[in-house]
Amino acid sequence: MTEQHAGAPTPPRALTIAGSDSGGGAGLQADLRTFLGCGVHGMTAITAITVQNSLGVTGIVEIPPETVAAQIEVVATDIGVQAAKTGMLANAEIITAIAKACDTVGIGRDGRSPFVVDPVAASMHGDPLLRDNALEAFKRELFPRATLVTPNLDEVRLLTGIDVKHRDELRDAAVAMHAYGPQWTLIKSGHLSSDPQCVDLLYDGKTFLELPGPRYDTVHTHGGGDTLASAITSALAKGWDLVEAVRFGKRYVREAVRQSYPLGGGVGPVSGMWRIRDLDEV
Ligand SMILES: Nc1ncnc2c1ncn2[C@@H]1O[C@H](COP(=O)(O)OP(=O)(O)O)[C@@H](O)[C@H]1O
Ligand SMILES: Cc1ncc(COP(=O)(O)O)c(N)n1
Repeated sequence: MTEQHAGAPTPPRALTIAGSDSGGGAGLQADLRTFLGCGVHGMTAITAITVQNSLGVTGIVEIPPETVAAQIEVVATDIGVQAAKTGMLANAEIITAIAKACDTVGIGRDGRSPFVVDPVAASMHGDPLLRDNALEAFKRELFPRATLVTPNLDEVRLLTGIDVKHRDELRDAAVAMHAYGPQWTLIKSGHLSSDPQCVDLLYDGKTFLELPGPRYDTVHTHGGGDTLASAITSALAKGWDLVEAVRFGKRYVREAVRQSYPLGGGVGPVSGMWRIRDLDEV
C-alpha cells in the first residue's frame, strides 16, 4: 500500500528575471544554483538566451517582451514570489514589460515583494548584454521600483559618469545611483583591483554602511554579481531585513569567490554551490 504523504512545507520562493548563460557560470544558471544553496525554491522569467562559454558571448536571442511578462505573471499568480531579482534584461522593451508585470503582481519597493535590480550591462569578457536604449529604461522604469540596486563599477560609470578609482569615491557613486530612486543602493567593488580589500558600500539615502571582505587573488569571478544578488534575494524571500540580507549575500559570495574554479580556456565561475556537499560525503 502506498503511504499518504501531505508533502513538506512549501519553501520560500524567489524569482530571477534573467538571461541564460550556456556555459553555466553566470546568468540564471548562477541564480538557480545560489537559490538552491540558500534553500529557496527558484523560478525563472527568461529574457534572453546567450551563446556563451568561458571565453565570451558569441550570440544572443532575445525573448519577446510579452513572453517575459507572461512568465512573471504566471508564476506570481500561482506559486507566489516572495522576492525577485533581475539580471541580463537585453533591451528597453523587455524592461518596460517587466516594470508593468511587476506592478501587476506586486513586486517592488514599499510593502510589495522585495525587488533586487542588478543592472547587468556587459559580460566580464566585455561583450555587451544590453542594447543602447536600455540604460535610460533602467533609470526610468526599474530603479524607482527597486528595493535594492547592485551596480558594479563599470555599470556605475555607464549610468552616472563617475569613474571610481579609489575606495573613498564609492560614496559619490552611491549618492549618484541613489538619485535614480531605489530604496537602497549597493556599490560592488570587485573591479577595484588596486584595493587590497573588497569593500562593498550600502546606502539608503542617509547612512553609508561598508561591507568589508578580503580580496582573493583569482581571475575566476564569472557570475560573482549574480551570485551576490541571488543570495541577497534568497534572504529577502525568507523575510530577512535588508541590511542582514546584504550582509549574508556578501558572506555567501565571499566564500563562492574563495572556492571559484577554472573552467574551459577562459574565466571560470565563482562556486555558487559551495554549500552543497559532495556526493561522497552524504
Ligand atoms: N577577488 C575577489 N575577492 C573577494 N570578493 C570579490 C572578488 N571579486 C569580487 N568580489 C565580490 O563579489 C561581488 C561581485 O562583485 P563585482 O565583481 O564588483 O560584480 P560583478 O560580478 O557584477 O562585476 C561583490 O560582493 C565583490 O565584493
Ligand atoms: C546571461 C548572462 N547574465 C549575466 C552575465 C554577467 O556575468 P559576468 O559579469 O560574471 O560575466 C553574463 N555573462 N551572462
